[in-house]
Amino acid sequence: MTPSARLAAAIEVLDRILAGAHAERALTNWGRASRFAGSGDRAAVRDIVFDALRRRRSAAALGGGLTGRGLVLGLCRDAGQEALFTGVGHAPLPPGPDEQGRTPVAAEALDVPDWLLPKLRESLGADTEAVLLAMRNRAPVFVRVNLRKATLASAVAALAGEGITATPHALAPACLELGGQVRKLQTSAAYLEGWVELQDASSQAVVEALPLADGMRVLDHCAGGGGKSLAMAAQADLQLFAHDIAPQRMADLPRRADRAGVDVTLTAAPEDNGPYDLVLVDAPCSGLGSWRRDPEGKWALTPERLAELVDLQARILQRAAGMVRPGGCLAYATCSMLRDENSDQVTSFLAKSAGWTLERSLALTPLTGGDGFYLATLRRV
Ligand SMILES: C[S@@+](CC[C@H](N)C(=O)[O-])C[C@H]1O[C@@H](n2cnc3c(N)ncnc32)[C@H](O)[C@@H]1O
Repeated sequence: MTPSARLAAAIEVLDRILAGAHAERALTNWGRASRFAGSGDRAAVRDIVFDALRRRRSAAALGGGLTGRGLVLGLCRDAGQEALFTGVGHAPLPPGPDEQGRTPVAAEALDVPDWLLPKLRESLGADTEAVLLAMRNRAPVFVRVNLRKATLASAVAALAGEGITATPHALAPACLELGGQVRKLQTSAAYLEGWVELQDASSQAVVEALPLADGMRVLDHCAGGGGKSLAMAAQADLQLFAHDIAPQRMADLPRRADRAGVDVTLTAAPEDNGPYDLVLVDAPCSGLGSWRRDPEGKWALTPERLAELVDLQARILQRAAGMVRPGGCLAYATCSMLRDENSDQVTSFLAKSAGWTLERSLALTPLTGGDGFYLATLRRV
């Protein structure tokens, strides 16, 4: 496909997304119906679609409307590539007089909903603009080297053999930032042998900051796919339990643990195996810190949904606190950068619960490379 034909395909996919389809589903359906598209075309169309979703407000303003065509035209205008709209072959038609667009302003230029900008300013202060501008771009791809099976150097060499470049990243000691043939990662020997796991750099930094030691009894209370369970298991010899309210989310965890060479016990009744030395609550949240990778979340969040999440996080924290032994640790993490879900949540927990102290907190933003993340470790005294 020509670069212009890829734009036309992205327009088609975006129109379906704007009509209510899920981005991944719309891309899969387009791929199935477009046998002529090679893997490079599919990847390129996907990139355009996700760029447009990340920059939905600014691209719509620049491109003259919130349609697939408006979004792609806005992106191209921003990049000085409007000339690709030639109308020749499969290319989109040249812009008409009613498609001149305008310069985006305020929250629109930062690609966030209006209601969210004051909350972000409250939470991020002077970094607000820089963080939001960073979130308009693609996230880097990171892996965690499983130091039980490989060294940083052996993982870098194995990935290089597949055409994937890997550079150590400052956020965590086993973190590599990937470049080159990144799409080959999941079929690479290093991945299949459990030498590396896909994991965001800030996620890795959060697990690194946990006070883990050999022999500890640990619960990953909101385990999901188990990314943090595996990272914790790589750090120390633990008796490790994983729980999630939606157990199907943990379906792959036994296989992933096996590949990584670690033990994790899944549990539907976490209280039965307690009390624990450490309980990690990687809470359901707005996901704001990972909106570079999940830009649809940015436009789906509402004040009502945020309030529901804050309420749910408070309830999960209370339950998890009951499973920590005296002297043990409750670790609360979110991939959010909003005070409501982070420091305010912890302050409100401490105000309601006697016998806890805040030991440490950590707040990361995309300005250090990884996702936005928050961690607080609380000690039961
Ligand atoms: C942020 S995700 C976890 C991501 C995971 N820890 C990882 O590193 O890949 C939050 C998880 O919390 C789970 N969850 C939601 N409500 C819960 C509850 N009341 N108790 C336990 N888990 C819950 C969700 O199903 C979801 O998998």
